[in-house]
Amino acid sequence: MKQRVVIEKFFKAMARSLELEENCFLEMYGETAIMNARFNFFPPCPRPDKVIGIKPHADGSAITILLPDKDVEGLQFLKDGKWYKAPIVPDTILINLGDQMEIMSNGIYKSPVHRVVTNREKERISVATFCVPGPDKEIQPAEGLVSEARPRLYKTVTKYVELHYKYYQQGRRTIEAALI
Ligand SMILES: O=C(O)CCC(=O)C(=O)O
Ligand SMILES: [Fe+2]
Repeated sequence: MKQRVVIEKFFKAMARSLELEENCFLEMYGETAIMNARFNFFPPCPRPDKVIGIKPHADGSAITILLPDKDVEGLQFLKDGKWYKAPIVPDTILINLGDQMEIMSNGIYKSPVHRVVTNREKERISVATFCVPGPDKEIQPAEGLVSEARPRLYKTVTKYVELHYKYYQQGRRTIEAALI
């Protein structure tokens, strides 16, 4: 299935799940959206206790389509201070939500912190496609998700990924810069 079709189906389903007009996220994400693909290669590492594959981070995308290694685990997600392994499920892609979806959903959908650990014996390969709104697009909480009971949590952001690289280098969470 084409990645663009996956994105469309996801965004529409997520909007419907929040009782929003189904094109609401897609329209904000825009026609000029970009897909950045990154191939990750993790060689075997004799000291997994000392060396991390990818340090803890949340993705700066709206969503990330991940093709994990078909044999070697390594991806872990942080929840309530504990790391949980993402299991290997044959012939599947893993969809991860990024910060820009957290912003559009006014914090209802979370962009999880994750990392990749190294493996002593085996190499690991993954392909991550980061789906990013076009640089002309303003990303903000959907109007239908802001109310007196649930105030707006995030500012309007543009070119979020540029900011994300800077924060990533510093080991900081970019979403904090978007908080009101
Ligand atoms: O290799 C993986 O499974 C995840 C990679 C990742 O988190 C990333 O490239 O941002
Ligand atoms: Fe990631």
